Formats: sequence, structure tokens, C-alpha cells
Amino acid sequence: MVIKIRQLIEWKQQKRPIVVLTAWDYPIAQILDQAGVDLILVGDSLARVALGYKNELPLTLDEMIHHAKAVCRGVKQALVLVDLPFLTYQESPQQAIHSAGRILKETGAQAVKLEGGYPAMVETVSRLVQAGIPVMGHVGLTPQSVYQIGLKQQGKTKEEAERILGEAIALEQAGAFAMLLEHIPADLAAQITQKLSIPTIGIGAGPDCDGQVLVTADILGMGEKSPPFAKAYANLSAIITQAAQDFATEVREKKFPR
Ligand SMILES: Nc1nc2c(c(=O)[nH]1)N[C@@H](CNc1ccc(C(=O)N[C@@H](CCC(=O)O)C(=O)O)cc1)CN2
Ligand SMILES: CC(C)(CO)C(=O)C(=O)O
Ligand SMILES: [Mg+2]
Repeated sequence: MVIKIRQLIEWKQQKRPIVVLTAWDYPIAQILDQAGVDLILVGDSLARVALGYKNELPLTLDEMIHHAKAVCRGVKQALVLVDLPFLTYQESPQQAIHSAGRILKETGAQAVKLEGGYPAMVETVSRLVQAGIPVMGHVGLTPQSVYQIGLKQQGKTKEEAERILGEAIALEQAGAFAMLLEHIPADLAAQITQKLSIPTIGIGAGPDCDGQVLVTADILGMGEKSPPFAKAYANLSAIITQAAQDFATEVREKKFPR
């Protein structure tokens, strides 16, 4: 990991966009790292895209650590950051320090991300940062609250937009080093980006964030139900299907091996 956290603030000041993608295993991490991605997020979206769960909630800390270790083995340059899974940090600051501590000690990742900017979570972020653990905040659509808020865009009303802006400011004051903004109106994301001195990383948050993230399964055309804001830059599921069918045909026609 050659890219350091202090670098991110310089990139914001220089208006150099920050490139973030998710990874969940060694080969994908290695390819993304060598492609020059700045930050690699071991997102809890791996629950869906790698493990077949219907949402992020079932993912355990042990499962996350298992994947994060594989990712870190493949990365030389990028900064690796890991999502704290659902209910591995919401109980108390102690629980958050314990979980984040396991991630940093057991995987080699440099930072964690957690969801929410309500007062108790701001306190948790402050405690993590005081303990020496770098934290990225995540506001707007927080997928771990799917049973309360669904997966629709957040921050459409003036009150909601003000609450999200306030959460982002409070998390920055608590010591977060960057802020993920998910599925909020572009003008709200632009306003938050302008107000914060730490970088914002957007997903479904318009073009004016300091960086952009997408889930790698979505950019590869492997996402089963990709969000409306995702973009597929390849169609890997078609390529894999073709390769599997070509192999099957050659085996059945006794053309492979030869
Ligand atoms: N692979 C994949 N998985 C993910 C994410 C991703 O980026 N890609 N991101 C997180 C989930 N976020 C969303 C955000 C929006 C939607 C989505 O689809 N929204 C519809 C509404 C869907 C609904 O209401 O049910 C809309 O129009 O806004 C789905 C997952 C975690 N899992
Ligand atoms: C990329 C992002 C922000 C999408 O919610 C994420 O947190 C994940 O992949 O788990
Ligand atoms: Mg996540």
C-alpha cells in the first residue's frame, strides 16, 4: 500500500479525481491495483456479488476478514479499506474498536468504512479515530438500513438534505478522513463536497464529488441487479458463458484435450 491517507486531501485540493472500486478476492484486487485504481474497497456488497445473499445484512466479520485478507495479498499500490459489516459496530464504540481492530490486525488493510452519521455513530467514529484507526464515513443511502429506508434515493426533501449535510459535517469533525455519498441528488453532493475539507467519494451522487466509486461486479457486467446509477464497461457474464459453452462443446465432441 503505497498510497497514503494524507494523499487524499491533497488530491481534493488539486481537484484530481479519486478512483475507487470494490474487490472481494485476490485476482480482482491484483488486476485493479495494477490498473492504477487509487483505493480498493472491500465493500460489504460482496455479500451479494460474491456470496449470493439477497442484501448486505447477513455478512459476518469473519467472512469479511476472509475476503479482505485475499484482497490485501493482491494489492501493492492502492489503499485498501474495508466495510464494517452490519451489527459489528453499531452496538457500542467498544464493539466498533474490537471489530475494526481485528480488520486492521488480521488483514493488512489501512482503514475501515462504516455507515451513518447520527450522534452515537459520530461518537463511535471519534473513538475509533482516537484509537488510531482511520475511518471513512458513509451517508445518504446506507444499505445496511435497507429494511428501514429501502434502496431509493435519499435527501430529496429540504429537511432530509439538511440532515445529511449535518451528518457529513459531524463525521468530518469526529475525524473521518473521507466521506462516501451514496444515491443522493447531485446538487446536495456538490454542496457537501464544497463544505467539507475531506474528500467526498460518490456513488449515484453526481459528477461533483472528489472521487467516484462503483461496485466492480457492476462495471464488469456481472451484477445480478445493478443499481440504476451503475455503468457496465464490459459484459463478463456473456464472456464467461461463451467460454464455458465452448469448453463443454469441445469436451462433448472430443476436441479437447488433443
Ligand atoms: N451490485 C451492487 N451491490 C451493491 C451496491 C452497488 O452499487 N452494486 N451498492 C449498495 C446497495 N445500493 C443500492 C442502491 C440503489 C439500488 C437501486 O436499485 N435503487 C433503485 C430502487 C430499488 C428499490 O426501491 O427497490 C432506484 O431506482 O433508486 C440498489 C442498491 C450495496 N450493494
Ligand atoms: C460501494 C459501496 C459504497 C456501495 O454501497 C459500498 O459500500 C459497498 O460496495 O459495499
Ligand atoms: Mg458497503
